[in-house]
Amino acid sequence: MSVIQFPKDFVWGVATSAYQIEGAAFEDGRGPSIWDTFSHTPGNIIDDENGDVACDSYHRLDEDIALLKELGVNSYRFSVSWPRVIPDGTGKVNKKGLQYYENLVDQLLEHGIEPMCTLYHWDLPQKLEEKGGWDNRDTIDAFVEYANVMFERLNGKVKRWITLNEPWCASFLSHYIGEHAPGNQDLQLAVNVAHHLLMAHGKTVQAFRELAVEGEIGYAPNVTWLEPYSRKSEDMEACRRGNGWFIEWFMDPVFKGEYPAFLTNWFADKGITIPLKDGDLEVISQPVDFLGINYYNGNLARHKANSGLFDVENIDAGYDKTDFDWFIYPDGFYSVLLYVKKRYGNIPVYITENGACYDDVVENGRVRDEQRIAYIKKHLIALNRCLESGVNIKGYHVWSLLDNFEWAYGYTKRFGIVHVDFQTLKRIPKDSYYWYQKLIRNNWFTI
Ligand SMILES: CCOCCOc1ccc(-c2cn(C[C@@H]3NC[C@@H](O)[C@H]3O)nn2)cc1
Repeated sequence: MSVIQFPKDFVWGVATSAYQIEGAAFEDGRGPSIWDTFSHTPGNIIDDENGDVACDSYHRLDEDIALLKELGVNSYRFSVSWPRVIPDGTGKVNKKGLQYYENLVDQLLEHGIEPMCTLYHWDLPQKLEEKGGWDNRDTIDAFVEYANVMFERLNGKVKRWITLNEPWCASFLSHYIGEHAPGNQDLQLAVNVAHHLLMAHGKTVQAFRELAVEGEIGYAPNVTWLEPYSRKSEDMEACRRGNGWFIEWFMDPVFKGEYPAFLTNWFADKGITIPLKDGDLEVISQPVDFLGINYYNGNLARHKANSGLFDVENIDAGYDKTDFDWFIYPDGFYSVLLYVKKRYGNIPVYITENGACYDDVVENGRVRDEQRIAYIKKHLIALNRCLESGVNIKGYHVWSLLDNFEWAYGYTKRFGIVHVDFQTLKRIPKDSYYWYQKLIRNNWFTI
């Protein structure tokens, strides 16, 4: 038997996001977001569902705070719905919306739970989308205006801020692949959006420093890890491009002040350019206090001409899969964290999302989600290997506290450690909740 132990000040948390759990989509002055529009457009969501009600967390704050308290986490990562705070995206502030988030933060602090506040978890106000959305450079300043409203209201209460969640999803998955809102399929548009998101990140960090907001600020890219099928240069270069789409594309501008040439050249060959203006990279590369990392899966991959955007194809390595049809690849978690440390230095890292989707069943009031426990254990073992290799990981957040609206998959994909019955909205902590509770209490687990 081995004991997997964690540093005494290691941060244990769970994560959610506004559109996925709040509901109350048309209440108390909230304006529409691109996800309200996208989810109400037939054909976009696999079960034709939407976030109108979701987990109804907007009305169940006490209940969900009690779940967090019972769980024993010392960090709760949530996101703010921009259109709940500024319904039109800019201008008039919705007092009830702002008050909801201050109540949430106050209750967390009362229970000794550190709020980790994500400012952008994809719910762009629809009014801004109608003016060009993230393709319009004006949206950058609209985001900074919104961020300043949140900084001023919650300064001193929220000490960990995240500008953007998964900019890859908010740009390429949303504007090139088209699976997420607003559902475009235009590579140049996606590159423009990615650049403007990074600009919004940089300008918001500048605003954070100018306002002398207490605490730390970072952002949370999602990463994957493609392991080359062979040591052939074509396979290794194909994997580097595939990994770079998530890693270097969103981290080189922030930590190196430049886009990765091996990818800008690849895009240039396809006639794709970056809408770069003088001074942009200086803005984007504002020093951050931490890096959030969202990791779920990896693959074995190799070069394949004319395959996808980067001539790379995934191979079925025979690994087990979650019910999201993703390979379970904890070695990829280790590899990507070591790679990030090697390329960008040992910046403080929070794992801001890691978790598994399984089609859970409630039997006699209990959810025996052993596979989710096994997934989390495997990834915490990999995380522990990273700590032993000197990677500066400060904490870990399970995605997610609650089963919730999983974007294009609606309510068909369950990532929660708490089961939600979407008819009754009843919450049932799963076995993984109790396993995580014990880990947090002990700060170790055995294998
Ligand atoms: C290369 C082409 O690939 C096509 C599909 O590409 C992806 C990639 C990534 C995802 C994805 C989904 N999640 C979970 C969410 N993270 C944030 C939170 O809101 C969770 O709901 N993380 N990543 C989906 C699809």
